[in-house]
Amino acid sequence: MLKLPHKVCLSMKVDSFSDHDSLFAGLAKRVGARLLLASTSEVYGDPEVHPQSEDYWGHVNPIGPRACYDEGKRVAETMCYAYMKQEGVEVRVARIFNTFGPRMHMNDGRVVSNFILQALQGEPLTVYGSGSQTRAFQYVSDLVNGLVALMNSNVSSPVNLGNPEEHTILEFAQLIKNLVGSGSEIQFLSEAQDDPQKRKPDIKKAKLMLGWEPVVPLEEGLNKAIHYFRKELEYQANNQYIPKPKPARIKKGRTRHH
Ligand SMILES: O=C(O)[C@H]1O[C@H](OP(=O)(O)OP(=O)(O)OC[C@H]2O[C@@H](n3ccc(=O)[nH]c3=O)[C@H](O)[C@@H]2O)[C@H](O)[C@@H](O)[C@@H]1O
Repeated sequence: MLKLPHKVCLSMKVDSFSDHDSLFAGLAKRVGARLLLASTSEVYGDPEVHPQSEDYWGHVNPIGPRACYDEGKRVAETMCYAYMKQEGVEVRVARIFNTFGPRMHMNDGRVVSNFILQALQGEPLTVYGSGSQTRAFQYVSDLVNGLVALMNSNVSSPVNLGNPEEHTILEFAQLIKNLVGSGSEIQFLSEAQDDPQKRKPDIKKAKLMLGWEPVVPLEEGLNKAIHYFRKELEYQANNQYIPKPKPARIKKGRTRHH
């Protein structure tokens, strides 16, 4: 019998609709509450449609290294809608695109915290692959306002919440270097397997049905995150502990300097 690593099984179990979530769904039914599923743009996988609107069914490799997370979230959506139809529980499903802000974990491993910490510490900014893959980043307060608007709405079908301002990861590295005023190099490492090559939310539905759109410009949000991480590093230095950004999903890399 195939034995999966504990962490992988856990991701699939947590991201899909676990026993724990069924308890919440049961509770929502009993008290007549609305259930919010924090879903993700990862349900679109490595998309063949750009930008991604909610009616796109996605392009996920079901057996790749991201599959437990992506498929877990897709199953969670399936379960929510089955529960809605069968039990009459009201559901709201937010497909959350890349989000950042103060209070991200230092060892989060995602690109925003990695690049900021690397730039602040004068270490190379680690770009996976050529850096031509794109993402669109939203600031956390925009997401929170979107979630509140969604919960107060009558929209039970999935809604994208994200900022459509799209950049390549290389552009993003240069931007963070400039905002920090850092002399860090850019270091190119092996690309992550099944890494989505393009991602940008189509937010027409959220604009029309929730009256919501992001308002915090990327640079303003990044400056707030940089300020937060700078303070955290000062705090950690005073306490003799400097965390290193976690090398997410990369084991070994060919190195080029830019
Ligand atoms: O917000 C989302 O929709 C999803 O985004 C992320 O997945 P991902 O887009 O891969 O986010 P990052 O890990 O921050 O990576 C973004 C891009 O930067 C690249 N990257 C990441 C880290 C790094 O140090 N260097 C680097 O080039 C990645 O390869 C990727 O192309 C999260 O991991 C998911 O939990 C979340 O659901």
